[in-house]
Amino acid sequence: MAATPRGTSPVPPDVSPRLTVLSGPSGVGKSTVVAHMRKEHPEVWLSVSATTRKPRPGEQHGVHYFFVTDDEMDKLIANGELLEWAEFAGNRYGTPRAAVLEHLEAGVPVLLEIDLQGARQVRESMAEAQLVFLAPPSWEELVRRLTGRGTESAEVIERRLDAAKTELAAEPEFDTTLVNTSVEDVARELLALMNVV
Ligand SMILES: Nc1ncnc2c1ncn2[C@@H]1O[C@H](COP(=O)(O)OP(=O)(O)OP(=O)(O)O)[C@@H](O)[C@H]1O
Ligand SMILES: Nc1nc2c(ncn2[C@@H]2O[C@H](COP(=O)(O)O)[C@@H](O)[C@H]2O)c(=O)[nH]1
Repeated sequence: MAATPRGTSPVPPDVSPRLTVLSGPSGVGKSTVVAHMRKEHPEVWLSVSATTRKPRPGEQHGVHYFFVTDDEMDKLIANGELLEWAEFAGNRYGTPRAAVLEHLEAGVPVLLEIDLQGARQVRESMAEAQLVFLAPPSWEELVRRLTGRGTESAEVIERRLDAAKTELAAEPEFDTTLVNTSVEDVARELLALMNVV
């Protein structure tokens, strides 16, 4: 089944929006879609965030995240090194500013995979960014995916699902919504929105 775009970007079709923000509730499938997309299109540059969260098995420093201490995160924030940052379900996450700007200046399509609070901050600071919301096919499916991933405790899942209610209610703030029924379809839609294909 095809991904379902809801709403349209306000960016004129002949202009390539080079900064794209992908948000959506925890467990909806953002990382899965982005990994699928980048397998075929490694020219899309994905920002690597800093986080105070502990690595999951298999996650590598500098690849999936820059895993930092609370003190290091305090310094990144105080020194203005983050384009945006937020506290999400008990940990802090932020986008290193310099690398994003360097890639944009080089004309590279840039993707940020961040939460709602971060997306709102990017909208404030970079009006040209396009904001894409990834929605689950249903609430039940979101719970199934987040639980089925098996990476979080029951308590953390509860916190993330609490946050998901707020995030789902904010969908109208985004330029476009894609419903993640099929990873392949959503990846294709996202590439088209980024003018990569
Ligand atoms: N279209 C899909 N159909 C079925 N399962 C999916 C689909 N997309 C992703 N999943 C599964 O859902 C789970 C959560 O996906 P993923 O980790 O990519 O979510 P996420 O949005 O990046 O989460 P977080 O915000 O917590 O990092 C994974 O087990 C993944 O395999
Ligand atoms: N505001 C930001 N949110 C971010 C950033 N990097 C990731 N995230 C979001 O955090 C949650 C949880 O991620 P997880 O890896 O612990 O499951 C998820 O919504 C991510 O998109 C960031 O730099 N800024």
